Amino acid sequence: EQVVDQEYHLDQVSTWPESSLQLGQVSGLALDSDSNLVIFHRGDHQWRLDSFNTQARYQQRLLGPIQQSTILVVDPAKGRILKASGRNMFYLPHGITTDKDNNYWVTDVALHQVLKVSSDGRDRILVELGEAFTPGSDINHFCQPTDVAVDTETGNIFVSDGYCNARMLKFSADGKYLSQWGAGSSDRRRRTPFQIPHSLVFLPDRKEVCVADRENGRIQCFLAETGEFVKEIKKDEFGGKVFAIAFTPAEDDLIYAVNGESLYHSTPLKGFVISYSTKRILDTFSPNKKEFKMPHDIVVTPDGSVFVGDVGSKTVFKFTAEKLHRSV
Ligand SMILES: O=C(N[C@@H](O)C(=O)O)c1ccccc1
Repeated sequence: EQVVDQEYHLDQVSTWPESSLQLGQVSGLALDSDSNLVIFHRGDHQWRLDSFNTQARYQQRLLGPIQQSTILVVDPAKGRILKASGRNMFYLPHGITTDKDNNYWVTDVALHQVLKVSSDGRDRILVELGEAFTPGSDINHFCQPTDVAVDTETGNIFVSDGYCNARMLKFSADGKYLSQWGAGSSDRRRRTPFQIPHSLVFLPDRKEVCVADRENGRIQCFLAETGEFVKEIKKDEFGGKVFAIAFTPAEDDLIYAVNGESLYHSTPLKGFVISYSTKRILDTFSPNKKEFKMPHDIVVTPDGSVFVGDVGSKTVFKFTAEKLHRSV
């Protein structure tokens, strides 16, 4: 691999947040239209090995929904809580995305649902997809859906479904089913199914939707219009698992990703900055104060700050790009 002469390196901002956010398992991150950070967390609920039975049915339904505010809007500079909502609605939060009106599109793996929720503090459910607590694989049921991406051009949404399905679905902004597809590959012999499509990102300039195909340790990108396979980014350095991906229009050739623990060999957990066009890894980063335990989602702000939400350490980490003093 040709050495890339690095100009910047992402370093942890260890003083962020200024005061504790009292988070549970952090499953999802998003940005609102003011580039504030939106955190989706599980309060006092945890996804454990016994949370689901062999039919993927959630076992702790009688505990009721999480009573803490599961959706926090915090300012990216200091980490102060600006808004809190999402109480008494969710059981096992997973992905969160905002649309152009700052509504929240969320997934809950216990509910097996995708919900569009108002961000006015009234938590109004504007669109409800899937049947509560009922896993399935037709167009009205999901199985532990993981994330949503919004096509900013058309308003259509993409759903990655999920831990117990292996597909991507496309719906209109008001929830009408449009299409679905499995893993992409132009060459049918290479068609390998998704293994936990886990995180989505929409690339507005290319009109593509990319998915972190978690257990295949690869990123796949598809044309938003047709679902046609465009490109795959798979790097040995990922160590076999890619948990989440992110993009900011301000840096339109970069894709950001975090990897995950793999059972076989102990891969260092870290973030990656990848060139979409060359597939080269331009930078890697990890916290220097605390360790990553299960980095689970990632977002990038237009000014280049990177936030990583970690399910294992119940923490959100902030990184900023520092200019490297290059020796002449
Ligand atoms: O991957 C898992 N969890 C994370 O992705 C998450 O918590 O979203 C998981 C898998 C099996 C059992 C328990 C947890």
